[in-house]
Amino acid sequence: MQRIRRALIDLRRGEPVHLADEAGGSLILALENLTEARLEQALGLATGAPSVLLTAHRAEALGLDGQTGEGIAVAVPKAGLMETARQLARGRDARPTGATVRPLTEGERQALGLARRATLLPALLAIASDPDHDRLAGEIQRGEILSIDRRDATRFFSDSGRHPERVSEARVPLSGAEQSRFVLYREADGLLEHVALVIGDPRQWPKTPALRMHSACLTGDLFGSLRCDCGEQLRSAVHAIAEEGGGILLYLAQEGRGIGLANKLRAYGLQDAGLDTVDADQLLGFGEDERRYEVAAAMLDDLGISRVRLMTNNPGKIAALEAAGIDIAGREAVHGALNRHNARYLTAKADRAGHWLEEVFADSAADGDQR
Ligand SMILES: Nc1nc2c(ncn2[C@@H]2O[C@H](COP(=O)(O)OP(=O)(O)OP(=O)(O)O)[C@@H](O)[C@H]2O)c(=O)[nH]1
Ligand SMILES: [Zn+2]
Repeated sequence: MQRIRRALIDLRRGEPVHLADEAGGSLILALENLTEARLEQALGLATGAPSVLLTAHRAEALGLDGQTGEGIAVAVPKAGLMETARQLARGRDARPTGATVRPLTEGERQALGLARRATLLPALLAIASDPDHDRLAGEIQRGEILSIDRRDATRFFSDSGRHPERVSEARVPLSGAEQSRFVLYREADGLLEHVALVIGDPRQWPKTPALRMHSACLTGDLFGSLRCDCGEQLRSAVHAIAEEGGGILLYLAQEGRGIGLANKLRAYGLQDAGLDTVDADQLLGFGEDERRYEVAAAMLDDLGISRVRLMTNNPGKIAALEAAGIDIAGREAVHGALNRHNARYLTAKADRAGHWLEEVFADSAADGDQR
């Protein structure tokens, strides 16, 4: 676990990590922050063939489907490596013509999983290594470069590391919901923290309390971004819950539908260039929604809540929370207003992800706005 945590940080810092797997082993580097100097250093340590690892989502977006499984490894020549790798990782129309494309090994699949947990762009450079000949072995022995085993990663991805533990709590009166408590949870692997906002006195709650499960959106929640409806949903949910005598809001650390703020901003750039929110995420290498809700269900369990009325327009949240063992007694809409900056985003949520947003568009039409 400790080694994997360090691997996440090394990758985030742009440093190489050695991955030992069935194919022998390779030196792995994140492509989003790769520099020429770092690349040269890596090529001096591991001397085998380089390849770029991409997720199936990105492979499909580049038109490489059919052979992808959970992702692909594209063999890249050493000449012009930096530019080719960058194109494969970030380019809009990167076409590895003539390049050998093969499915990922299990270890490479885990490596891409680590990049996602580190909320990096899920695109890695892998340089095959021969531990008996390369300089790499010495660096690993000296502790300069971390070596991880595929099995370490498998253990890390098992759910036990994500179990949330209650850390601290306090009374925090909110405007419109004066009787509120913040309860902070930390996942067992120490990486993420989530908040349960307990509104009102649980002894006086409605029999089946309302739950808003809200994913972090720094731009919307804190700054009132007009690109999405998050800020309004957050505040209106707190008010509505307080009005009816109390309930729960879970504030979950899954910014950008789980892809992280850096990637969300990259996705915004692609949306400004014409893609919708789903296609933008896919081009970056992500699925249409990367969030999971087992941790939220475990927080509810800790709070003694097993049955709720869920405040959402997202059918996926209902299904996921039910699958995680929470009884959903009903669904309540929670809307933000349509504006010219979020119309395309909300339209894509409705049309592509099946969110129930008819009322938002109807209200806006009644007000005479343009969709
Ligand atoms: N990847 C990506 N994430 C976005 C974009 N716009 C907003 N988000 C994120 O989407 C999430 C929205 O969270 P929620 O409001 O809880 O969820 P929802 O799926 O909209 O469902 P409900 O609001 O419950 O109906 C937040 O994590 C935002 O940061 C975008 O264009 N791309
Ligand atoms: Zn938002």
